[in-house]
Amino acid sequence: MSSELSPIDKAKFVAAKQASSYVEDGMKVGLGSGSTAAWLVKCLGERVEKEGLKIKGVPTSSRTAALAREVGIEVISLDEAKWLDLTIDGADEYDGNLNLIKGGGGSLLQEKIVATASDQMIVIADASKQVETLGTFPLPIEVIPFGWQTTKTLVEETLIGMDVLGRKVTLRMNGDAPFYTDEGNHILDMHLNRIGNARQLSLIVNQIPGVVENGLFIDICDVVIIGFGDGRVESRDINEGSVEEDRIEFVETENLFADLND
Ligand SMILES: O=C(CO)[C@H](O)[C@H](O)COP(=O)(O)O
Repeated sequence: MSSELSPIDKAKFVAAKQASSYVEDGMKVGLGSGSTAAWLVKCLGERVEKEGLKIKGVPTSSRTAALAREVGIEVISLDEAKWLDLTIDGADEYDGNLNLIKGGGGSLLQEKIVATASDQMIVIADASKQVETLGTFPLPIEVIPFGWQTTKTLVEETLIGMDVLGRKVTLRMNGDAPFYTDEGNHILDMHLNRIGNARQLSLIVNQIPGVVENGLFIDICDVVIIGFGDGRVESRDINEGSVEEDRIEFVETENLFADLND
């Protein structure tokens, strides 16, 4: 395989490649966002081109939509699809119960809606995303711009008394300006370090006026496929309680790697 790829990129690729084999002809597939999900979209594009795979993809961000179209995947809206067979997405953290923190790329709202509207959600990740307890990665929450500073204060007050270690809340920036999501909202990042009760935190935060959604995905993910830099993949299925191991051959897909390095 291409020697320019870092072990972490190889790990992301093999996870994505393995997940792409879950996709069958005729499926409606939710396409996640972020660098790992981008590999997935490329892998699916390769199957569309080489095998004539026929799928309809529902992207979770404008970036993923552009990439999906570029690689030849038919893109439809969630309203057109109504319900999906499968969503495959990356994550910022996953724990032993396959609960997640997502939203590092700012697409958590569409990602959560799409994943929830799917029969199955598969997360693809490298092993660095695995944690014992969620919260090392700052938890993103999407808030509407109107009165966001008041919303931030309410969020900070809500954190008092919650089972968390840190309470710092910051507005996500894009250079000197606030970051805007595809929905025209802002992101507040909650630096909590450890989330003792993720289910409770998710419910409480979502009740604060101004909060649209948070990046905790509780009981949504069914399978996590973990990639390793040496080509190994490990699939953990929450429903079957099973762990399966496999290995992806790099050699056949060197052209794809070249594309992905662009
Ligand atoms: O939730 C996300 C975007 O909102 C991404 O899936 C998450 O940030 C992981 O990204 P990457 O695969 O680049 O590490």
